[in-house]
Amino acid sequence: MVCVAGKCLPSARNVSKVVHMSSNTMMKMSHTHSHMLMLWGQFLDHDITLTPQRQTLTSCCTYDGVWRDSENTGKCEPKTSVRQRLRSLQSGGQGSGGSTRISMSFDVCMALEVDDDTFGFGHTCIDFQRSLAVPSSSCDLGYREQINQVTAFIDGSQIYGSTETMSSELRTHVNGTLVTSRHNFLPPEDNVHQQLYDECVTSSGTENCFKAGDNRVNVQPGLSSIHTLFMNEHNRIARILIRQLPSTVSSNNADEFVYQETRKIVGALLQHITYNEFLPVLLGEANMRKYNLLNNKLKRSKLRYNSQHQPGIRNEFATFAFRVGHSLVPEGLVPTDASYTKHGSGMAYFDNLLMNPHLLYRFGVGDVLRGVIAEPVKQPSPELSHHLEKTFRFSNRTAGGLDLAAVNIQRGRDHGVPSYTVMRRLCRLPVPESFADLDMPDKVKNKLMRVYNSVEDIDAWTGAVSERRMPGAMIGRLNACIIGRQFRSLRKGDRFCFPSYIAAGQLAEVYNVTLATILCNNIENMATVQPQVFYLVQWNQLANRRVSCDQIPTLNLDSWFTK
Ligand code: HEM
Ligand SMILES: [Ca+2]
Repeated sequence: MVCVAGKCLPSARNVSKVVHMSSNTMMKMSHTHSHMLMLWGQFLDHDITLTPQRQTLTSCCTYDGVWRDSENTGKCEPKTSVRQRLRSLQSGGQGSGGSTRISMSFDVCMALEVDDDTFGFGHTCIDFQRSLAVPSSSCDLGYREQINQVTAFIDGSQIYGSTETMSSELRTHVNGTLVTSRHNFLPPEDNVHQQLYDECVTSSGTENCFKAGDNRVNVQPGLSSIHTLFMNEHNRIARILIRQLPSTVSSNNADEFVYQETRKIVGALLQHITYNEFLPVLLGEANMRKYNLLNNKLKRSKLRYNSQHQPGIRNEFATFAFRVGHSLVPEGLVPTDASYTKHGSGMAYFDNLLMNPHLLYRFGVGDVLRGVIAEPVKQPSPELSHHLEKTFRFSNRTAGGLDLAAVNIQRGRDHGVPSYTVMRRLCRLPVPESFADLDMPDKVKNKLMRVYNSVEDIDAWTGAVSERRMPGAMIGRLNACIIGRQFRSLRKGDRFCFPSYIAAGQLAEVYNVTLATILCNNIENMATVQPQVFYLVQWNQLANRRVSCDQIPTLNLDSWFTK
């Protein structure tokens, strides 16, 4: 990777160490927003983006955390040397880099070199496999392009699957319901899947990792919990609808009819919560207006489908902008009982929770999610939580630990994402010409100056998470531009965006619902809840105090088909 001056860019690992690692083990937490803000972001992300990597290679590092092959790395190769090697290949010479080695190093691995021992494992290599490259639609040569392996629409594909086979496996094929396991947990992950990804580990023989429509369901127990919540909401709705089947539906068709109708409702709920509760907090009122994202209750005409809007996920959205969520991840989860009292064990830190569901078996979905709405989200800042950045490990595939900030930066370089200043220009934002021009606190500017030679070299993810927050928002201007535009296209370009396909009476019911409704409907012992769960109770002791679930608006499914 070459910088504007033609020299090597700083390694992603080095940028991460200087800019994204905290010197302080105590991160600043929000006084106003709950951990749910980050969790919904992750759950939503898994509905709309998944950039696959090749699964044939176990790791670009050996299990001992050293280089698998010295050519097989993400080490910088200044332009001249690449050109020379290509010329040598074209002229039939083998030179110092034979074709196999060139294609290996270009195609599969960009592993990160660790020149220190922060992880304390003595490893010198962090695994990084390049995203799969796909041929262009015209099948001719061009720049490298990646794909999205899930449906980009907010349609609950993380719950139901993005393929026919997966959605069929997740269905009981009786009365429109989804498969569950004991305690109304998600079904167990099957062995074939476990072997393929070799990621999720269980603490005891009686515990399983879980299966859902998206294979990242086991990344952390908060995520598995919200998956379980929505699977249960599907089954709850299906059980109500099966009792009021229209006479035109034969009993042979009952399962399919109820499944599709329920899925339609759950999809509408996901879209409604995203545009009504989540995005206003993330982007702030001004951006909601600017990008035409306001909910415009019942005004269908404002939400008319526009076939000119390309609803696919933009590379820059998945590869850097929406990864702003990584800067919101707190240190861990704090399971909380029905009266919102923390369990004696206090916080369970993420470094022990990733790809291991034991917390869910110990405390259950209710206690995990109550903690998620009662505890704060991390204040947005370029520094990632200690427990994500330091000992972050995903079982064997990443034996050397995983530095999430470095991986985000490296992923941007893998996809050829333009630099921070170029992205600002593309968003028609003022373009900084020097470090002094950056709209960031001095402390952050100094760190950037220490690691980059020029302001034009700053990686997009690094620059975007370092920007000052916009007033009333949780993110800076560049991320607001990419995220705002993406969610506008996702809605305008979605022919099945919910206000356009459900009846007016049904629409009014969906508009009633908040995420608090779903929690109340499905969690045992959920006696009280704050109405706005993306905010903490202390944000507004009066408006957001905990109230009985009876006072939370419900989704009235009575006479659904005649509404
Ligand atoms: C505990 C919390 C989280 C963990 C452990 C986590 C971990 C990861 C990992 C390991 C990747 C793959 C990185 C790569 O190889 O390029 C990833 C990708 C990503 N993450 Fe997160 N993440 C978390 C939360 C979030 C949140 C809160 C958001 C957004 C609000 C988010 C958005 C994304 C996006 C957009 C991608 C790229 C997805 C794709 O296209 O494949 N993540 N995350
Ligand atoms: Ca989807």
